[in-house]
Amino acid sequence: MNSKISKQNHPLPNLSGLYQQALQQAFVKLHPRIMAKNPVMFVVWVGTIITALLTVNPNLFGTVTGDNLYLFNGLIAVILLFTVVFANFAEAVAEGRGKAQADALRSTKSETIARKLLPDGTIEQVSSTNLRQGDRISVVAGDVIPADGEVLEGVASVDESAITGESAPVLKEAGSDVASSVTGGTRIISDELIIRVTADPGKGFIDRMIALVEGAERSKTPNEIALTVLLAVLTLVFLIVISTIPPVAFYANSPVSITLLIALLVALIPTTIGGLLSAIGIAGMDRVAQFNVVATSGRAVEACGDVNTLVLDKTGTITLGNRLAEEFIPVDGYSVEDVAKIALAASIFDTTPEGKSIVRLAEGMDAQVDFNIKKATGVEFSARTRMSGTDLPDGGEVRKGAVDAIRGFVRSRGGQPSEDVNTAYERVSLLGGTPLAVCRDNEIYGVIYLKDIIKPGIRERFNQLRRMGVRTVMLTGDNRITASVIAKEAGVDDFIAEATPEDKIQVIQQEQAQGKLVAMTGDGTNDAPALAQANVGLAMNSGTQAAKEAANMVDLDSDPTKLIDLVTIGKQLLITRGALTTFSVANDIAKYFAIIPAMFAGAGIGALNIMGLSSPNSAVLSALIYNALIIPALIPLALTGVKFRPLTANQLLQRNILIYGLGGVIAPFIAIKFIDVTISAIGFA
Ligand SMILES: Nc1ncnc2c1ncn2[C@@H]1O[C@H](COP(=O)(O)OP(=O)(O)OP(=O)(O)O)[C@@H](O)[C@H]1O
Ligand SMILES: [K+]
Ligand SMILES: [Mg+2]
Repeated sequence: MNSKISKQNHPLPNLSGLYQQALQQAFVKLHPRIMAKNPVMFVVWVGTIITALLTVNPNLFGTVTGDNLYLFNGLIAVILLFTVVFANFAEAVAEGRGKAQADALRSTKSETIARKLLPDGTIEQVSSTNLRQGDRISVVAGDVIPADGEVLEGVASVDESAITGESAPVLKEAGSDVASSVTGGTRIISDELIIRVTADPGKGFIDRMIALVEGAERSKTPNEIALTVLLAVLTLVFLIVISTIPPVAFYANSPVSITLLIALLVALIPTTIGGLLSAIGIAGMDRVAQFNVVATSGRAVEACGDVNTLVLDKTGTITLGNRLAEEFIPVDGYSVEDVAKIALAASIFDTTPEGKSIVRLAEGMDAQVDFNIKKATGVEFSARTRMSGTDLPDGGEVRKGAVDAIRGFVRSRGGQPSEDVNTAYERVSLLGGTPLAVCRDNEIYGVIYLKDIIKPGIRERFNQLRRMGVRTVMLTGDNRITASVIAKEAGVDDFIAEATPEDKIQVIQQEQAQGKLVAMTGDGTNDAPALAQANVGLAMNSGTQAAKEAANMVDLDSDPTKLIDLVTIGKQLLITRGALTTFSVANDIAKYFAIIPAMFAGAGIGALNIMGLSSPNSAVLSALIYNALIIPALIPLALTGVKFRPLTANQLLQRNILIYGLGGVIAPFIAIKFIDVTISAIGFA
């Protein structure tokens, strides 16, 4: 795991305050409208009310005989109330962590004065709350940027620590695919920017973040709904089964009280998972937030756990990404100096990291351009042409780019690329580097070696993913040889070379057509369609607004490798849910054996009392006390997730059945026996 795992930019609130608030919330949540959302707990809640009534009048539903009826019914009512409150408490604790984060975020939001540019060029001072999408504003050093936007003019550094927790300032400039979007609430610390507002007040990135961490927009995920339905059906089945007991008991001449029937029902329905289900989901989103990733929904987090295929960029994701020019390799009798000169000419307008590093290398070799830069025009790099360059004042065209692209260019100008070019191309590619051919009109002068380094530890992470059954596909605009060298070294399962932006979306669709769930990262505007198409799209915060809107997650640290962590978090969420469901259902066996003998004690089937519990009443109370206490006991596990190992779904299932299934059968026998001994020792029941 990388070091980012432990990174927590958003401090957790003070714990006792958190628990106090959660306890209050636990009682507020007793409102029937809120309780109705959780069918299992709703049944317990109804049981609480009925047993409370039976405490006041044990003969409410007919005459009942027995000792200590008031006390027994009262104790059951209290235990059931605690069961419901504990479940609400679990959810409230999970929500509370997000609320504290939301408060911290909210403190960055304050109404400010914005300088709005009017069409006539004058500036009007307006409140930030009056800004609208499309407005143009000016911000200068020291200002809090009043709204989300896209930089139209200027270069400035911006302190984004309010949202990313990262104190190093970030450079923002117009026209760049990765640095042109700004977030409202961050602070500009140098120079001036002209910004086009892209979000109305209250709809910005920080507003969305607040709503999300607060859980305001949390709706049940498909898996959660499916599980809730299953739990409700199980509850209904037990309700029906238990309603058949009174006639049988009557026939056996051992009438059973309503209180005992309710006790048995509550013991058998899956209250443990019913009580913890929503806390598990909230905690999953919270864990993602602590990784500095903003998910637009719990569904997105959950989808991470179901991912089968991970589509990853090469440059910047698998490799370090700051591809630096390392060497100029001349061909066809040209000198290194010739190549440096043409490479410089072709890069003078290129603002990409690759372009800038070529300029640095060339200038380090004292290369100079011999034309009037003001009269020349830059030809911007595009992933489609895979070239960039300069049109010279004398009509000459210098270009650099992917070797096959430059070969095509040279041929179209009547040239004939030599075998020399091929040799240089292969040499660089076999090193895993990116070769860029440099040409002027119909002549190739040489090849630039852009060095690219595989991120340390990435191979191990791909191995982990493979063990989890996740296939990795590397996608790159680079040539086949480079791609295969890097793919082999990094240990990805598959790769696609010479990929255009359209290929990305095609790869995703192909995988999806085979029923796979696909995750990908991206930052550029041309990644937006693919980010939207993917089941999990992780956009970089440094990316364009379009990419961020299309994605269902945004990484505030702009670290594409985080997708791997997200898959792990998602899987852990699903496994935690599965493990606690297994545990919850397995528990019922012990509770059944504790309560059933008590019900038929009058009929003389006390022989069923295999647990040797001290009295029928004590057995029932012990089972229900265990049933209530197991919920708060499992809150820590629900919030932090079960220990995660990179295994396939099948292996994990087997492991869980063994640990949580077997453990779930055995643990309550011991615990119930222990509670029974304790309460009978203090002379209770
Ligand atoms: N600034 C540039 N000028 C000219 N050609 C470039 C420039 N940057 C990259 N290229 C060439 O264009 C190709 C495609 O670039 P693109 O950005 O689509 O993919 P990539 O950066 O190689 O890989 P990835 O898709 O993993 O980011 C590169 O492999 C390289 O040959
Ligand atoms: K139960
Ligand atoms: Mg690229």
